[in-house]
Amino acid sequence: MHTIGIIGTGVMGTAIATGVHAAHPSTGIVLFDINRKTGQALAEKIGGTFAQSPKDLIQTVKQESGTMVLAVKPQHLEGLAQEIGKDCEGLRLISIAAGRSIQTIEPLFPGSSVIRFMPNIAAQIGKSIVAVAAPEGTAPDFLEEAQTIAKSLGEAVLLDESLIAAFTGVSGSGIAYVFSFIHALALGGTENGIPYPKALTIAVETLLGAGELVKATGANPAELLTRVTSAGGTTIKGIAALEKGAFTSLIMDAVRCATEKAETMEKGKA
Ligand SMILES: NC(=O)C1=CN([C@@H]2O[C@H](COP(=O)(O)OP(=O)(O)OC[C@H]3O[C@@H](n4cnc5c(N)ncnc54)[C@H](OP(=O)(O)O)[C@@H]3O)[C@@H](O)[C@H]2O)C=CC1
Ligand SMILES: O=C(O)[C@@H]1CCC=N1
Repeated sequence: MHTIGIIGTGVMGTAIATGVHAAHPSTGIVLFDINRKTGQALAEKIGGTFAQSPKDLIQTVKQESGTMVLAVKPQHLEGLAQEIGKDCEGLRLISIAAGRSIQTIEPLFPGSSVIRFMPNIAAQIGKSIVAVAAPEGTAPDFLEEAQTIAKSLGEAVLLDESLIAAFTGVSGSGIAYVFSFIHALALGGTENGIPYPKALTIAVETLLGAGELVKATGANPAELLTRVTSAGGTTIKGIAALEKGAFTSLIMDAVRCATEKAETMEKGKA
C-alpha cells in the first residue's frame, strides 16, 4: 500500500493510523495535527513521521503517490482547505467527516479525487464496519486502496453516498446507543444486586454473544428473540416492559434523528 497521510490525530485519526499500522506495518504513515505533542507521540508509537506542516505532509504524500485522510471535525474542513486546498491538486483524499458530501469537499480541494468513509469508534481495535462511498468515475486503483484502508479498520461496505447519512445513524453514531444499552443493562443488574463492574462484564458478554449468534447463524434477530421467550416465562415480562417504554420505536427515532442531522449538515444548514 502507498504512503498514507492523516491530517487530524484525534479520536478517529489515531484509530485510522493505528489500524493501518497494525494491518500493514510496512506502509508509510505521515501525520499532522495542530496539537503537535499528541501527533508526534502517535507518530513515534507507530513508527510514522510527524510532518512540520500540512503542506509538508502533502508533499510527502504526493512524492509517494499516496492517499491523504482528512480526519478533522467537519467544521474545521473549510479552514483547513483555506490553508492547503490549492496544494491538493491530483491528490487522493479520503474524508471521514460526518455531514460533508463529496460534492462539498471536492471544490474545497480543487483537482483532488475524494472518497468518503464513515467508520465508528471501534476502528480503535480494528472492529469497525466502515462505509465507503466513491463517486462514479473514481479511479479503480484508488477505490481498491480505499477499501484496503477501510478493511484495516474492520470491515468495509461499499455504499451509495446518498446512504451515508443513514449509515451514520445506524453505525457511526449508532455505536453510542449500543454503549447506552450496555450501561443500562449493567445498571439493571446492579439494581437487582449484582455489583456494577460484574454486571458490566455480564452485559458486555451478553451483547457480544447476541451479535456473534446473529452473525454466525444468519438468523433474524426477531426469530432468535422468540426462541428465548418462553410462554408465560421471564423474558416476555422484560420484553413487555421494553415495549411499554416504546423501545423499538425509540431506537428507530434515535437512528432517524442522527440521520436527519447528518442530512441537514450535508445541506449546509448545520
Ligand atoms: N468520533 C467518532 O466516533 C467519529 C468521528 N467521525 C468524523 O471524524 C472526524 C474527526 O472526528 P474526531 O476524531 O472525533 O475529532 P477530534 O476532535 O478527536 O480530532 C480532530 C483533530 O484534528 C485537530 N485539528 C483541527 N483543525 C486542524 C487543522 N486545521 N489541521 C490539523 N489538525 C486539526 C483537532 O485539534 P483540536 O482538538 O485542537 O481542534 C483534533 O486533534 C470528524 O469529521 C467526524 O465527523 C466519523 C465517524 C465516527
Ligand atoms: O457525532 C458525530 O458527529 C460524529 C460522527 C459520527 C460519530 N461521531
